[in-house]
Formats: sequence, structure tokens, C-alpha cells
Amino acid sequence: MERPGRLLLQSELRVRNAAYDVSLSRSLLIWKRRTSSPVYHPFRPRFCVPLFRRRPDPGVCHSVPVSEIISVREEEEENGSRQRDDGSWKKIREREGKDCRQAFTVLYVERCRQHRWRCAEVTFTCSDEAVCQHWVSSIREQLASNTSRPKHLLVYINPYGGKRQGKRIYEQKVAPLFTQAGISTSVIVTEYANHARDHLKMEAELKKFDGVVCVGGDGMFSEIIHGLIWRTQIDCGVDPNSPEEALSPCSLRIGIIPAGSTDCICFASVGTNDPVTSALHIIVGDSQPLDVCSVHHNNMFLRYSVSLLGYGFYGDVLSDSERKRWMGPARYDFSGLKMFLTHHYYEGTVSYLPAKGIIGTPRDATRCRSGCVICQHNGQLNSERSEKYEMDEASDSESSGEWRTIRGKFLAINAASMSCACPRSPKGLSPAAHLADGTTDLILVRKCSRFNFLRHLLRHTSKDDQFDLTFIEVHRVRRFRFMPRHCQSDSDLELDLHENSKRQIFSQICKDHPACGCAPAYSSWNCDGEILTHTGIDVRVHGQLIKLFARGIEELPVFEDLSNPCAI
Ligand SMILES: CCCCCCCCCCCCC/C=C/[C@@H](O)[C@H](CO)NC(=O)CCCCCCCCCCCCCCC
Ligand SMILES: Nc1ncnc2c1ncn2[C@@H]1O[C@H](COP(=O)(O)OP(=O)(O)OP(=O)(O)O)[C@@H](O)[C@H]1O
Ligand SMILES: [Ca+2]
Repeated sequence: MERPGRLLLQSELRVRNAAYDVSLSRSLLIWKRRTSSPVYHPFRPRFCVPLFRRRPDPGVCHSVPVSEIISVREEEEENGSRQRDDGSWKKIREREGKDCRQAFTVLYVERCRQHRWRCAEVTFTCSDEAVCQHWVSSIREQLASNTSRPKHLLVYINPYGGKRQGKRIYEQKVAPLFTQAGISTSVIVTEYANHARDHLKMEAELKKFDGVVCVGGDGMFSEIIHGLIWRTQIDCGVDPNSPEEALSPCSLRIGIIPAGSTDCICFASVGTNDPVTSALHIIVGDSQPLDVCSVHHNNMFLRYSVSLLGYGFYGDVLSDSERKRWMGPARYDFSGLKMFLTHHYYEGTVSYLPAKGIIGTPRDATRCRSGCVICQHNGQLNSERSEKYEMDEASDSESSGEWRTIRGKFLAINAASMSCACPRSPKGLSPAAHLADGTTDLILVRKCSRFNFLRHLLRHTSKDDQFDLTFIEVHRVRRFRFMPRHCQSDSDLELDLHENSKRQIFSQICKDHPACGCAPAYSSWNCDGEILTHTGIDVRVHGQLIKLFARGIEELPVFEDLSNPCAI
């Protein structure tokens, strides 16, 4: 909890019918009831907790970090009652007695269950107009001095993502909050796939904006980052296609208003997929760096990924589900069940460069949370190393034997650059993965029985460790490559040429006759919900390449906080 610091203002004001000592510093707004008898808080406390967890608030004292004030509004007097700036009537004067003539309302962030944020408000009244004015202008000054808050945003809405609610969600839940916070917007409702990406690449006047807002799902977010990363590289004179180039970080932050089917990037970086919570994180100007993987095939750029790169099971689920878009988000469950029953495995070679010198492993009990020290430490390490080791990792370390290689039969090969937590699996594919540590967790699910695979899948939804199974291995890596068996070099394939040719014939037959039960030769990659056109890929993590309007998942509040500034 922050300490209040030097006071800018201190007055006795009224909240409803009670007198409060109200103070403002650069960091906190505090209002404390002027009474000696302990009473229960008449409003909701700062954290909305269930009644059974509420405690008597000794001095009825509230504090709000100035950084979490959304806006301040003067209540205007008219015809004996007061009118809000937004026009809705509010009879404050009648309620509070004739001496209370001036009022202002502070809107601020209030935390609710499951990482949700809401906009709460408190109205202060006082008899002196000058005092009231002074309070309003002081709070506004403090808000204006916060340079991390966006003032102008470029908003892209996918009207067809998820349950096709993107436009309604933005107009009803988000736009009114932006207006209250004094944020101006330029809104584009996309008319076709890749509209947002191409607009960002070629047309958008990015200098006019402090950030980009994506209303949609993970696929829509993917469009936004492709446009923004490409544009940034061109502006910085970096070749966006080269697998060996150090990419330039994007300066504009991206806000995600979740309106898709999985919304894993929003869920894993905020802790919930709630549009109002996301809008408030944008308004207060949060910033959360994010790792981005670049994916190449034979030195040709394919795509970027920030969440899941999945071959085998998740690739097959996605390919199958694309034909069932009409089912909405339920398509993933249908195709998931189908692919689970189909139980295909795939052969290939995975090579990877383990992440050395970093803190953390994929089996840690600690989680990436707001202000994560592991992301800070490893991020710093990465930026120090990037210049020095850029070429080493691409060539020297390979020849010096740092690369490790695994050949085998796999049900799934997954790379999770973040936890990939989502409502289907609140802990995610790799629960200990970090948003911004410059690594990805490479999860190999070797061929196993359906029963064992089900055990693994089920553990994504329980407390049990999904990696604690003999057929699973997981490595934290900076870079990896995959080569499906049918693409391997002649020398590799010569070993079992006869068997291979038999398999290729079978794979054709099996595509035509899926019921025959033979595994097809290859799957496809699911890259953040998009299917890649190639199967042999080279993946490299670019630490903290982009930034979100988020702060990572907050630890649950500790109510016994002894550093409560009200106690000072
Ligand atoms: C028995 C229940 C097991 C539940 C296991 C749940 C594991 C779920 C893990 C989800 C990980 C999502 C990673 C995020 C990927 C996104 O970049 C991408 C774009 O939005 N989404 C998907 O590809 C969408 C991928 C959606 C995958 C859904 C998989 C559903 C599996 C269902 C298996 C049913 C077996 C039932 C046997 C009786
Ligand atoms: N106007 C549009 N018409 C058709 N497709 C669009 C349009 N705008 C964007 N798209 C595409 O729609 C695809 C899916 O969008 P989105 O990610 O918003 O929803 P989703 O797939 O339901 O959710 P998730 O990605 O979270 O699973 C994206 O790949 C995006 O490129
Ligand atoms: Ca990471």
C-alpha cells in the first residue's frame, strides 16, 4: 500500500450526511470519517468482498491511489437540485441540508472478485464554492500530470469475433468510460479479415495516437500486432523478414477489449476477460511488456505468436474448428472432443536452445504476477545479452552443441510464451510461463494411450501438475525448430525409406478415409489461432517486443494490510 506523501490539499468535506477529513497527495486521495465511534462503512469498501469476509472499518477510512482515479466531475446546481455533468439529476442538496452548496464526484477503480475492476464513485460536498473548485482543479492537475495515461486511441472493432458482440460491447460498456476519462477515439469497424492489419501497416497515422485498442479475440489481436510490429520495423529501418534481425520494440501500447472465443491473451495478462476491466486498465495507462515469437520457414517469415504455437492436437483442433465457425466458441469443444477421439500422433524432430542464465523453470510453483521480478530480471538480462549474443545464439551456440535435439512420435508439440490461461483452463497450458521473460515453454506430449492423454488434458483444469507424467517433457527455451518426418533430409530418411513411402500412401488414403485409424503424416501449426501454411518451422523469442495496456495478474488483496495509510 502506498504512503500518502506530502499533502497537496486537506479539507473537511461531507460525504452523504457525514463529515470527513479529506486529503490529497500526489499518490493518494484519502477520506476519513470524523467520528470516534467505530461504524461500518456505508458504501462498498475498496475491494468488493463477500459480506462474510467484511470487517468493521475502524475509522471509516478510504484511500484511492491517484493513479486509479478515472476522472473528477463537478456537480452543477440547477433549480434547487444538482445536475451532473452528464445531465442525470441528483438531489444532493435536499439530502444534505442547505449549507452544502457545492459538490464534486470522484470516479475511481474498485476491485471486485476474480480480478475484475469496476468504476466506483464518491460525491463530496462543501459549503465553499472556492474550496470545491480548488479540489476539482487539483485532482485534474494530478491526473493530467500522469504521462502514462492515453489521450487519443485508435480503436479497431471486429464485428464478427466470438459471439459477434464486439460492436455492442464497445459502444455500451467501453466508449462511455473513455468519454468520462476524457479520451478521444478514432474507431474503425473492420469490414474484412486483415483490414486492421493492413490499415496499421500502411495507412494509420500512428503519431496521432497514444495506443491502439483491439476489440475482438486472439485472432484480431494477432492482426493488430502483425500490423504494428511490421510498421515499427519499417519505420526503424529493420528488415521484418529476417530471422536473425533484432526487432525494434513497438512504442504504442495495445489494449484488448475481449470479444472473441478464447481471449487467452487478455485473460492471461489481466486475470479475467471482462471488457470493463480492460477499459479501466487502458484508462489508468497500465503497461505490460509481452514476449513475441517470430516463426520462419526456410528463412521466410510466416507469422508472430504471443500465446500458443501448437502442432498435433491443437493444430488439428483448430483446423477442424475453422469449418465450424458457425458454432461460435463451442466449436473448440466439439473439435477438441473429435480430435481427442481421433488420437493422431506425428513424427518429427524438435531442436531447441535452452534458456540459460535466467531465473525460473516451467515446473515452478511461482506464477507470473503483476510486477513480476522474474520478468524484470530476465528482461534485463535479455537486453544486456541481445547485442553481444545475437549472432552467437544463431550460429556459434549451435556449433558448440548448445542445441538439443529430440526425435520421436508426438501427440502434441506446444510452445507457450505465456501461461495461455483462459476460461477453459484458468491456469493455462504452461501455468508457470512468464509474459515477458524472453522465453517460451516447449511442451512435448509423446505418443501415449488415450487414457493417459485424457489424464494430461484433465490436469489443465485441476490443481494437479499436467507435466508430472512420464510421456510429457517441458523445456524453457529461447529458440526452437521443428521438422516433420516427411520433410527430413534424404540421409535421415534413407534409414527407413521403404516405411516412409508406405506411410505417405497411407496418409493420402487416411485423409480420404479418416475412419481407417492410421495416423496422417503431418498435422499443421496452430499459431495463436491461425493455421500456418508450413510445418517445418524455426521459432525465436523476441523478449518484450510489444506492450499491453495491462499490469499482469494482480495478487489477491490482503485485507490485513498493516501499512494502511489511514492508520498513519
Ligand atoms: C476433458 C476436458 C479437458 C479440457 C482441457 C482443456 C485444455 C484447454 C487448453 C486451452 C489452451 C488455449 C490456448 C490458447 C490458444 C489461442 O491462441 C487460440 C486462439 O484463440 N485458441 C485456440 O487455438 C483454441 C484452442 C481450444 C482448445 C480446446 C481444447 C478442448 C479439448 C477438449 C478435449 C475433450 C476430451 C473429452 C474426453 C471425454
Ligand atoms: N470484418 C471482418 N470480417 C471477417 N473476418 C474478420 C473481420 N475482422 C476481423 N476478422 C478476422 O476474424 C478472425 C477471428 O476474430 P477474433 O479473433 O476476433 O474472434 P475469435 O476467433 O472468435 O476469437 P479467438 O481468436 O479468441 O478464438 C480473425 O482472424 C480476424 O482476422
Ligand atoms: Ca515468456
